[in-house]
Amino acid sequence: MIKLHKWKLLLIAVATNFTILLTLALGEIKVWGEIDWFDIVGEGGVSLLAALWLVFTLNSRPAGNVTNLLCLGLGFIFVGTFQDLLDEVIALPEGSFLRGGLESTLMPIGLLVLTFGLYHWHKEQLCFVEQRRRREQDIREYRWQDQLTDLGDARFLNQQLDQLLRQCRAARQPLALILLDLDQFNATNRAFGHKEGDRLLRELSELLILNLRRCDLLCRYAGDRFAIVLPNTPELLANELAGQLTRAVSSFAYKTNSGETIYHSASVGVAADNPDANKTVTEIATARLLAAKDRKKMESAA
Ligand SMILES: Nc1nc2c(ncn2[C@@H]2O[C@H](COP(=O)(O)OP(=O)(O)OP(=O)(O)O)[C@@H](O)[C@H]2O)c(=O)[nH]1
Repeated sequence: MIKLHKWKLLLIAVATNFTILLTLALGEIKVWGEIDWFDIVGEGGVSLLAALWLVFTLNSRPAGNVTNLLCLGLGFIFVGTFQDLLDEVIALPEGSFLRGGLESTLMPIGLLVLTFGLYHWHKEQLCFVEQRRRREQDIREYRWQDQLTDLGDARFLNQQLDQLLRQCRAARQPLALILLDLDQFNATNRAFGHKEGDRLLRELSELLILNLRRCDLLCRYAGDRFAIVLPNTPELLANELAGQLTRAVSSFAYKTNSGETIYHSASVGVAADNPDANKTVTEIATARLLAAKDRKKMESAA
């Protein structure tokens, strides 16, 4: 990682060398007895820590604006504290700018740039957290996908239904749910095999999508049962849409691999959300679907 930042390191090395040469040119090396070793340890330690922070930062970060700011801030701090350290071994003439002046200029600039860099680093972290949250949500939703039809499964339906119910209620809009179940699908499975049944379910899911509006949500609720959530839709319109769907299903001519054509009818249960009812929209739609199935069975038995 540090290779990515060789130009920044080179710049800091040049600035450090320049400071050494300038200090040597303007001052004189102190004799052994003039050196305050206590100051050397203190100021050398600060300079060493600034250099370590710089290396750790560059070693763990990609190139970019935030890295540049952090590196610039730490670079100023390092050169400032290093010059202060040089002060301890090279005696500078009275009134020279290098005598404390460089350090007291570079330190605040370095801290300011570093603070700015840390602020942007914090913003960058928030952005990463948000991206991770979205990715995890996508994965979760992917796990709630029906592998046969690629539609959302029952868990996805329940989660989306909760969310849409909240939104529609807050906006005082109606919401309706259609449950659509194939009739005698078991017989198709038995007559033509599970693979044909699978392909029929896949093709039917595509047919249903083609007959829905962009705002509607189609999920595979269970085996041969589909659920359609219709936001901002009153019950009357939902009944009309359910009629269109059942007509589309019953006129769909499915061709088996052996060349036969199969037709299927479907039963539906439609319900509109009613916050005052003691049953959920799913429970009401299920009860109506089962009633429709019973009616059909009685009619065919008669
Ligand atoms: N091919 C296939 N069949 C499935 C799948 N999931 C469920 N089934 C079958 O769907 C059938 C559903 O049976 P039932 O609930 O009795 O439905 P039905 O035969 O349509 O009967 P009614 O709904 O009462 O008309 C069962 O035979 C299940 O084995 C699947 O992923 N693929």
